[in-house]
Amino acid sequence: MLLNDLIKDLDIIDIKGSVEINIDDINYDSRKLKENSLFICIKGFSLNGHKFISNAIEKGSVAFLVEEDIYIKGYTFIKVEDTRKAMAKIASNFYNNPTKKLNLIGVTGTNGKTTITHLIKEVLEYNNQKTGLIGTIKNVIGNEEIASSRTTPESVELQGYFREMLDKNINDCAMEVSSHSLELKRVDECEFKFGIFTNLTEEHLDFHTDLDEYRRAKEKLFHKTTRGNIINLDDDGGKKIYESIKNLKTPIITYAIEAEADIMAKDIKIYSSGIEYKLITPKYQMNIKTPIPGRFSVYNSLAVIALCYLMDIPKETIAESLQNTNGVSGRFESIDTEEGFSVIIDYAHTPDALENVLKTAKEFVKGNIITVFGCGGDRDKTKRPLMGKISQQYSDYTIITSDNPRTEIPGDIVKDILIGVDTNSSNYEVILDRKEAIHNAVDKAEDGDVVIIAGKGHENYQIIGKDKIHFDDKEVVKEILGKE
Ligand SMILES: CC(=O)N[C@H]1[C@@H](OP(=O)(O)OP(=O)(O)OC[C@H]2O[C@@H](n3ccc(=O)[nH]c3=O)[C@H](O)[C@@H]2O)O[C@H](CO)[C@@H](O)[C@@H]1O[C@H](C)C(=O)N[C@@H](C)C(=O)N[C@H](CCC(=O)O)C(=O)O
Ligand SMILES: Nc1ncnc2c1ncn2[C@@H]1O[C@H](COP(=O)(O)OP(=O)(O)OP(=O)(O)O)[C@@H](O)[C@H]1O
Ligand SMILES: N[C@H](CCC[C@H](N)C(=O)O)C(=O)O
Ligand SMILES: [Mg+2]
Repeated sequence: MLLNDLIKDLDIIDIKGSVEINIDDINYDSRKLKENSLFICIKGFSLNGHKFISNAIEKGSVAFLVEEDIYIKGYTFIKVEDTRKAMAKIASNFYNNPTKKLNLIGVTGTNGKTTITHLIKEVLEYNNQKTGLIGTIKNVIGNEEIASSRTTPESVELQGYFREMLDKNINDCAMEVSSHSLELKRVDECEFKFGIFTNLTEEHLDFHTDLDEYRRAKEKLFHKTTRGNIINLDDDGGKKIYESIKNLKTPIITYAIEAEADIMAKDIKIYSSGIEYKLITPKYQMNIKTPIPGRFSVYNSLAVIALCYLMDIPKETIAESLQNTNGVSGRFESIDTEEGFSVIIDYAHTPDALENVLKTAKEFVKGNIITVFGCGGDRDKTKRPLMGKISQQYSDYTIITSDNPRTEIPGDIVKDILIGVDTNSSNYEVILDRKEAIHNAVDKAEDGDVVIIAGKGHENYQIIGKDKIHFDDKEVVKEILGKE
């Protein structure tokens, strides 16, 4: 593509060199650049991308998008105020603005995004609509599965995935939209048709200064949508977002269990094997059953139903698909133990998620709840004591262990968790080695007990220091039970 076309509609401060040159690829990481490429220089949180220009030249870059005054003869330099913002525009131009044509459904909120996007994909495909998926576990384009390293990719990867979807006749896409991605302009040029809000609770307060700012980041999604916004009215953050968007032209559909909303669940029954409720919508009522347990499952299914309602998906299709789902990997996933106790792997890594999961287990446990959990390093520290308190409050026994310590010392993370724990009680212990912790929990379990292993869900790695080693909670449990 001609560089001149690529930079169309950008706010440019200065151009040095020719823009009548061909650009075959674009990237923001010098390590991934190809011949004839444009290198987008980003001033990051730890490194300055402008420092890698000579590496980029070695790789074959011919043009540079910069924020600093740099010029090297024989190359083209385009200066803008904000390269991250410009990158989103360039990425969309490079792939011929795919989201103009795609039915892009964005899901945001602290918890439930992965679950909801997977369920949306299932329902739409049940309705014979090929659907792409972007999110924490994986990105899916037809038969192709691309591993995710983040919940929401950078704009360059994102726009490339959308283009590939359209080229494969995939016209719908369910996508997780993290607050980081909204704040760091990864989704700036995405034309979302629908936006779904799940809930807002304590998380990522290392990145966002406070809960209000965290909410405002998420709120941006609902100002970008063109066909509909779907809001959880039982959630305080949801109520505030509703107030801020109620005068926009985009239709809003609300859902709730307690508040008055368009889409509601009544007569809710929660079992160890799933949930059942009576669905009430402005046009129809029907019974909904789904094999994912927990009150939070009612909310997740209501969000999916509200979207399908707006998209005019037949109600029978919605009900059948939700009833036949296999659930989502590492989300309240029960491991078949053939013992008298059960083991559940769950991705709860926030106080709210942990509380929900433990409350759900409490509703059906016959014996004790034994919980294994830790907190991620280099992430929000404020959630640590809260999770310690919640685990002790709802479990009969807690084993505090390591999650992904990253560059922090595991024992220091545990110290933060212990601030919320009554350390005079004997209903907890600390075992830093996660495998040993899981082993002890399973050994302790007796008939009727439930072992909850929280925090890592689908993850098949542990990040210790800068190393990513193989580690899979599910595999460890199966090994202990002699199933592998
Ligand atoms: C806080 C955050 O989001 N950081 C992102 C940010 O990193 P950064 O600004 O610190 O980048 P940097 O390391 O300083 O490097 C600056 C620039 O130099 C470039 N570089 C660097 C080295 C080199 O040799 N050559 C080179 O060109 C880098 O590619 C980058 O463009 O920009 C990078 C490149 O665009 C991202 O990869 C990186 O995400 C990191 C991996 C991350 O962990 N992000 C997490 C916190 C995140 O985004 N999480 C959300 C929410 C999770 C959820 O709740 O679901 C998510 O969407 O996943
Ligand atoms: N609607 C919900 N409300 C509260 N907790 C939930 C809800 N849905 C799921 N959870 C809990 O949160 C955990 C994470 O769920 P899920 O992966 O769907 O969320 P997410 O928003 O994608 O998280 P992430 O931001 O890490 O990508 C689940 O394992 C479960 O414990
Ligand atoms: N999307 C979340 C995932 C956290 C998962 C948990 N296992 C951890 O590593 O803290 C994050 O990047 O903060
Ligand atoms: Mg997710």
